[in-house]
Order: sequence, then structure tokens, then C-alpha cells
Amino acid sequence: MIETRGLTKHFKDVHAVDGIDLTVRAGELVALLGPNGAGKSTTLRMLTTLIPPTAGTATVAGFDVVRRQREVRLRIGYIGQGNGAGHSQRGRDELISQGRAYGMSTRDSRQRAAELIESLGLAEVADRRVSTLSGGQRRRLDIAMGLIHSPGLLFLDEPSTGLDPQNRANLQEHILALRARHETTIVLTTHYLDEADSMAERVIVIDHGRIIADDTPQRLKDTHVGDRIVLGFLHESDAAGAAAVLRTERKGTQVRLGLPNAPRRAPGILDDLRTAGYPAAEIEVIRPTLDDVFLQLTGRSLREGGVDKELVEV
Ligand SMILES: Nc1ncnc2c1ncn2[C@@H]1O[C@H](COP(=O)(O)OP(=O)(O)OP(=O)(O)O)[C@@H](O)[C@H]1O
Repeated sequence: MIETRGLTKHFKDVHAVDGIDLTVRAGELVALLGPNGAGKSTTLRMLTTLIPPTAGTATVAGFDVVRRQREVRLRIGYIGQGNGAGHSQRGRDELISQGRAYGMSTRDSRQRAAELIESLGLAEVADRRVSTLSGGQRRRLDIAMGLIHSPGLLFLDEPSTGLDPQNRANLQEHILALRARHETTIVLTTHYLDEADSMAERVIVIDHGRIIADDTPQRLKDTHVGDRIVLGFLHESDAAGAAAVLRTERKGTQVRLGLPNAPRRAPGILDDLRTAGYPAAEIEVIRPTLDDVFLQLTGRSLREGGVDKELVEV
């Protein structure tokens, strides 16, 4: 569905995207995750033919994004960060006009608009003016606009930024349901770690315009960080004995251990320690987040970037 080689975009001396090789297969749901300014939107804008690359190549839905822009545009939906729908129009009319702009007949666009209104839960508000919709409803209308011509590939640039957690969860459900129903390939950008983690089968971590990791969320966490357990003991002597049994370090009355598949293996460890005469008084199982992965890869927290952006937007 998408194939890029050395895809690059420089804005004067800003290397926004710096040689990205990416393959996305039909049916995948891929999240591009990275801090503000990492190059996620710029990548999407090149793939959607909105801006030309400085170097490298990209084909989308089988067509070159520079030489065959029209063919690419007919086959993709793109929902940018701003709202696409005009505010004084009614949602349904906006959708129908959008379908007409793609060359669909009025009848087909009407029918498709009705389908999308239904599947995106907009039935009650579709005939109201867009300016009266809530942020979450407007965002869902944007998504309907991007899907009116039934594209096989949908690009979503930060679909849930600015929504409260409840609306965010609701939007995510709608995106997943749409995908299941229409088998749409989806590429989205996000700086919400939980969103990438829960929605995407594949997370591509981008930093300074480069791909620094690309895998399933679980494998990223297992490979780059891994599960850990922290055991607490009543006496330092017990902690020392336990550290020797587990061949790990001790700090005061605490023993830490890297342990793949920790939730399953922790009870066995507790049993072993009890048998050895060093019973633990408490245990904490720590499972990594995608932020831990980012921290491990870059030495910086992605969370800080996300929080900054939220503050800027407020
Ligand atoms: N039109 C432009 N002119 C100059 N610099 C630009 C332009 N568009 C983007 N940039 C710069 O390119 C870099 C990458 O920006 P981009 O918007 O792609 O990042 P992003 O990962 O999408 O970030 P965000 O999460 O904030 O949207 C940033 O340093 C940005 O300032």
C-alpha cells in the first residue's frame, strides 16, 4: 500500500524528514509515534501529495506521489490536524458535497454519507450546522469526510488531539469498527502513548525525522525494555540472600530483577525464595510502556513532549 525509499524533506536547514524507508501492507493499522516536531505530519503530507519530497521516492496505492498525484488522491483519505468541514453547513450536506467533489453521483454520495453517518454515530447531529457540534462529533465528521469516496487507505494526523479521554476512547472505537467493516488500511500519527499501544498492531517510532524503531507494541516493549520485578524484604540479610539466589543486585531491603513475562513467573519466584528461607514481604511487577521504550532509545521522555503540546493547545 505504501512504499518509500529514502523519503526526505528539508525546510531550509530543518531536516524534518531524513531518509525514511517504509513499507505498509494492505490492511495494516500503523501508528507513527514521536514527539512534537519529529516529522510525523511532514511524512503524512508527502504521502498524501500535499508537499513534494526533497529527495527519495514514495508510492502510495501503487502510484508515485510526485508524478501521479491525482491517482494517489483518488485512492486515499486524509484527515489533517485542522477541521475539514465548513462551519455554517450541515454535516450531511458537507459530506455529500465532498463526495461530489470526488466525482461521485449525488445518489451515490447521499447513500455513502448516510452509511458513514450511521457507522460513525452521527445520526442525531448530521442535520445540524457543523458549528454546533462538539469537538468529538466534529472529529468524527472529519473522518467521514475522509472516507466518503471509500478509499482503501486512510491517513489520520493526530485524530484525537484536543479531545477529552472519553471522546478519545469513543473515536478510537469508531476507527477500529470502521476498519473492521471496510478493511481500510490506516496510518495515523499520535503522541498519545496509550493510543498507539491500544490501537496499532505496528508502531513506528520517529525521532528527528528518522525511524528509530518499528514493531508491534509488545515486541518493542519486550525487546527494548522488558518486564521487571521489585521485591521488598523485612531485613537486609533476607534481601542479600534473595539477591544471591536470583543472581541480581540488592539496594537496602530491595531486590530488582529483569524478568521476561514477569506476571506469570513472579509467583514461582516467590515460592523459590520462600523455600530458600528468604520470603519476600512485598512485590511489584513493572511492565514497560512505550514511553519507556522511547526513553531507552533516545534518553528522553515522550511524555514530556506530549504534555508540552497539550499545554500549548490550551
Ligand atoms: N512548512 C514548514 N516550514 C518550515 N519548517 C517546517 C514546516 N513544516 C514543518 N516544519 C518543521 O519540520 C519539523 C517536523 O515537523 P512536523 O510537523 O512534521 O512534526 P510532527 O512530528 O508532526 O510534530 P507534531 O506532533 O507537533 O505535529 C519541525 O521542526 C517543524 O518545525
